[in-house]
Amino acid sequence: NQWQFWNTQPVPKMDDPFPENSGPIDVIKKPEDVQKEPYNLPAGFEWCNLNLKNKDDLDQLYTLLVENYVEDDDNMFRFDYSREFLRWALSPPGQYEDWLAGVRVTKTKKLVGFISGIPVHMVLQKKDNIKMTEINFLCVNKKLRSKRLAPVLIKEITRRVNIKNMWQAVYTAGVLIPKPISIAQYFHRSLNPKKLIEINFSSLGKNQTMARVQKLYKLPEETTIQGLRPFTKKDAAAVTPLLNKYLEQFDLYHSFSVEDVKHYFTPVENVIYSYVVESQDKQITDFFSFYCLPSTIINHPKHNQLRAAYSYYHFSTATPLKDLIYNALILAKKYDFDVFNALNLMENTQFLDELLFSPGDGNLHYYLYNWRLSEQFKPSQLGMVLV
Ligand SMILES: COc1cccc(CC(=N)NC(=O)c2cccnc2OC2CCNCC2)c1
Repeated sequence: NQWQFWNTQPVPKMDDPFPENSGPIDVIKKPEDVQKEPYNLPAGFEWCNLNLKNKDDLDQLYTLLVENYVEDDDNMFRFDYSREFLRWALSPPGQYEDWLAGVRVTKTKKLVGFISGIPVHMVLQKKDNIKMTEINFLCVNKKLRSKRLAPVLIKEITRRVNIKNMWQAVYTAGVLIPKPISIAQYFHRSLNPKKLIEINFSSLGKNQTMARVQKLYKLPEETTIQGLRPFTKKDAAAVTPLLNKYLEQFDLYHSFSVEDVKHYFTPVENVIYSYVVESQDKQITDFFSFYCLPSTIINHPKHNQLRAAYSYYHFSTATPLKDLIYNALILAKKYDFDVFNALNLMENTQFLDELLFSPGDGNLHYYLYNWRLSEQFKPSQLGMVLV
């Protein structure tokens, strides 16, 4: 049956009851209990560690993902993470070189499988501080599906994480597997409605004209918040405590170090865009960011790429959140994005309706590995955004 593999893993069964207290599912182990040698691959395949400072490795990872990674439910779009984006997302402070695990064809050295982990300091239910891994980019070449490579990739990255004395993981997926800790809904805000309608990402309402829709979603040329400016590394010392303070209200979040903030939020064109609001007396009062994740438009005669911005982290102490995100929309439009996506986590429901976001046709499921929570989280209890 379909969850054969997941039934062997330390994750809750779909119908398990919630315990009084949250805690690990597996028996407590030590790094020395973990097998030293990598898991066996089918004949003809071999493990490799990708080094994204190496241009060939980066090109191979880019190509594997752009051809084989996640598509929407109607197979009209496929994520197209850029090389620069992958380098940014997979080289945070404290990264381990064997946490970028690739599978190559022994004969040709072609990369046909990949899974990544990055270290995160998570805070759960305002009480459990856990150093764990954030798993992402699990991908197997389309021609090799049902060779059961994904379970081996998952077991191998688990082994490599356990050897570092870490025993939990956080990950997301569009698909339902045992067992989501929360299910977020995604929303999108049109920036270029004409293109979105041409590529069938959106559709014209029955009594709507194109002119009417373009007027509805029109945005000012310039931002509207006094003191708004791009984030720079020099702001990291001031932003870090304010961001962590904002995130403390949620039951699942990544506690950022100053070095994390420098890495994750220093603007990189076509990767990450971050802004602060600075008061007259030079105090930082607010912050927002969005990341750039285009999608290939599969088999379209006129357009081949959808330029999408995704809401990332923010905090507000003086400017209403909806005004911050309104300015994010203005900037995303100015940088020629076609759509601005957001999830209904954190306090995002405060702005989704007013800023004209429409619900998407799918959900993003959040998961924890080897940690049984005492409750199911509403999306508004989630304070973590994955790329
Ligand atoms: C528009 O192009 C797409 C290409 C592939 C898949 C999807 C649907 C989808 N699965 N969307 C999301 O997962 C999503 C929707 C809104 C915000 N963040 C999201 O996912 C992020 C976070 C998880 N990793 C992928 C990117 C859309």
